[in-house]
Amino acid sequence: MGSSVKKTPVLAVSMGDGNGIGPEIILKSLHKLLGPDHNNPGGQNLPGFMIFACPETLKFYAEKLEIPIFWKESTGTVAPESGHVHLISVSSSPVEIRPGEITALAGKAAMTAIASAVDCCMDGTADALVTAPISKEAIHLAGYNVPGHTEFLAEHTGSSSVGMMLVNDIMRVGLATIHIPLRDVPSALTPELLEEKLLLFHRYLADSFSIQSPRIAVLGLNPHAGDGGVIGNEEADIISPVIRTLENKGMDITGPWPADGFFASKSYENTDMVLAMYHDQGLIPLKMTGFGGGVNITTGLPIIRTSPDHGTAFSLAGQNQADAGSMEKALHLARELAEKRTSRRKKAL
Ligand SMILES: NC(=O)c1ccc[n+]([C@@H]2O[C@H](COP(=O)([O-])OP(=O)(O)OC[C@H]3O[C@@H](n4cnc5c(N)ncnc54)[C@H](O)[C@@H]3O)[C@@H](O)[C@H]2O)c1
Ligand SMILES: N[C@H](C(=O)O)[C@H](O)COP(=O)(O)O
Repeated sequence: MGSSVKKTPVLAVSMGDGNGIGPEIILKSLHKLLGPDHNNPGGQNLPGFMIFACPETLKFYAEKLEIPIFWKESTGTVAPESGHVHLISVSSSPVEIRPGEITALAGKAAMTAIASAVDCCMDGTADALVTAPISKEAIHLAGYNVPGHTEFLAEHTGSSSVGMMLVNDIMRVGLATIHIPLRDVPSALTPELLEEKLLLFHRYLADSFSIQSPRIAVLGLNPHAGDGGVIGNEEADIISPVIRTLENKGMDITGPWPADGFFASKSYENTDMVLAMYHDQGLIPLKMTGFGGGVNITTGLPIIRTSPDHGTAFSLAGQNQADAGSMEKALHLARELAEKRTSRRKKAL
């Protein structure tokens, strides 16, 4: 190995909405990872962490949780070493902290944190982005016209085709449509969109999860997958033709499956990913089978991005009731994906 000591990845963590549980789950998960005295256990080969947050907000929740300060304030230009935590301030003046409230100021601070963290990943200082939850309402109050991270990250990184995939110990679910009103789903489901998403997820499963020939099960849109056209035609007109086209190209893709029976019969156990036609069709079963232990991944970006499988949980904010398990998994998976990408790049040289 010569002098090349293995560098552990650096994770950029955005604080999320400061009035929600984001800061709490960041503090709890890093406190656990670093150990009780935060005495850099570099020997444990931890990543370096960069937290993009309002310093006052992080201190406020640390005091409430009785977690001693384990970070060092930094400008964000230097990558932290293994087991070290840098805090990069995203506010020029203290932001009012109002746990449980939806405010434009918190929305603005949350988005500033994400943008700075992404920039750090894009310039190579950090190896992956892990986002704590934001409030879609708060970011709208702050003037951001996007429904969530996924769409903001696509815009901010200039990515034309991105996908949302949530994973837990039981299944992986990809979404054909993401944050759109239910009434708009049928018209959004075009053959072009389905093919684009299937190819994107197929490539991601192969590259990032090392599944060389991923088995993908595609759900129908209508009850009983349309029941031969009696309850809708999207299956026959749009979904089936795309499945056949991709099958003919050698991909292992099946469906369209009636969604209720597919999940009830645990057919996901025989697949590597399920493609759901809309958000709740796929995310209700995923969250029911492992809420608090799942991870949300954005595919199709030039950077790695993970996040917990839950939102801001405003009613729990500031009460030391938030479970940090999903955040821990999101940090862990981000690290794993970053290491895989590094080794893929080395092999390609
Ligand atoms: N990645 C993200 O930024 C993200 C993800 C999901 C939802 N959201 C946003 O969060 C806001 C609230 O969404 P919601 O109410 O639909 O979902 P939510 O996940 O915030 O809450 C759903 C339920 O789960 C509980 N819960 C959530 N996380 C928990 C945790 N870590 N520990 C213990 N209990 C927890 C909540 O108290 C609530 O009862 C919305 O604005 C939504 O868009 C953001
Ligand atoms: N759809 C996600 C979920 O239900 O967990 C959530 O809204 C987060 O989306 P972004 O990653 O785009 O913020």
